[in-house]
Amino acid sequence: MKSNLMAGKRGLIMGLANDKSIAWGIARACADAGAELAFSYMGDAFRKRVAPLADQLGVDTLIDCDVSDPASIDAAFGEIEAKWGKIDFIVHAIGFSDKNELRGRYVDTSRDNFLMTMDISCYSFTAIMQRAEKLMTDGGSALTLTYYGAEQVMPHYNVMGVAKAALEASVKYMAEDLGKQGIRVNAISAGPIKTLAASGIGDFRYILKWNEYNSPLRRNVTIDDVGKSALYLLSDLGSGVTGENLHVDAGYHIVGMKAVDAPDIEKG
Ligand SMILES: NC(=O)c1ccc[n+]([C@@H]2O[C@H](COP(=O)([O-])OP(=O)(O)OC[C@H]3O[C@@H](n4cnc5c(N)ncnc54)[C@H](O)[C@@H]3O)[C@@H](O)[C@H]2O)c1
Repeated sequence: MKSNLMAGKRGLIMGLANDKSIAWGIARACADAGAELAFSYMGDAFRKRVAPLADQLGVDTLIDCDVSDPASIDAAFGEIEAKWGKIDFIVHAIGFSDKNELRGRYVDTSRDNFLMTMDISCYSFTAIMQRAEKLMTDGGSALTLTYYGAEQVMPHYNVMGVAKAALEASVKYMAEDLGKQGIRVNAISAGPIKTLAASGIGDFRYILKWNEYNSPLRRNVTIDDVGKSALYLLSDLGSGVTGENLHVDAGYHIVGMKAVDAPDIEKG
């Protein structure tokens, strides 16, 4: 869907791992709407996968950024400042936890993994906005990705659910802090999508089937569904919206119990 909705806008998309990434769906939607993009990725191993994707969209700014390292975030925003001077939007599509703790009981979460999960999956968005705010001199729009496991208990989501709940709260606090500067801060709560990060979650195939059978639209969402809603929040179409958590989940979050017509699902 080509448009000029984002013409003249420049944005950094953080969290691109491969062509399955939610960040890729968002990048394509923004590029189709005329935005100029920069990508950040983590580590050399990902550069090989991200570089051809950048080529596809004519993106020439690729930045290695590990959000658990403040110096790396500083360097990334230093590069953006040197190249563009200012920025109009940011996408934070980053999350991480030890997959051994994305099964079993939440109550057994280790202190080390709790802190790491919180740091990478929640605090990093705040750390990024500390830097981004200085470059959003004409206002801006920031977006992060969350999941319904922040609001309700989901199988195996465990410490990620706790981190996403904190992330959703941080969206509201930053929306208030930055609103006076015309900077909007929102989240998309995406339904389950088969990505690299999702592969760490136990019984993910079961979760996908459950959502497909029981969501009002009777299907799972795609990275393009998320991309289109992201475009609304990142562009001027979302000009009056901040502090919002937009569910892009085929309606699953309104459902109270298993659909009568939903088949039983074999585990595994
Ligand atoms: N896939 C789903 O079902 C789903 C549903 C709702 C929300 N989300 C969220 O969407 C976001 C994107 O995940 P995805 O599903 O596209 O998977 P993905 O694996 O494609 O993306 C996750 C990204 O996080 C990056 N990352 C991890 N640790 C990092 C660090 N220290 N520094 C910088 N980057 C780091 C990875 O390199 C990767 O690019 C995550 O926040 C995830 O929790 C995913």
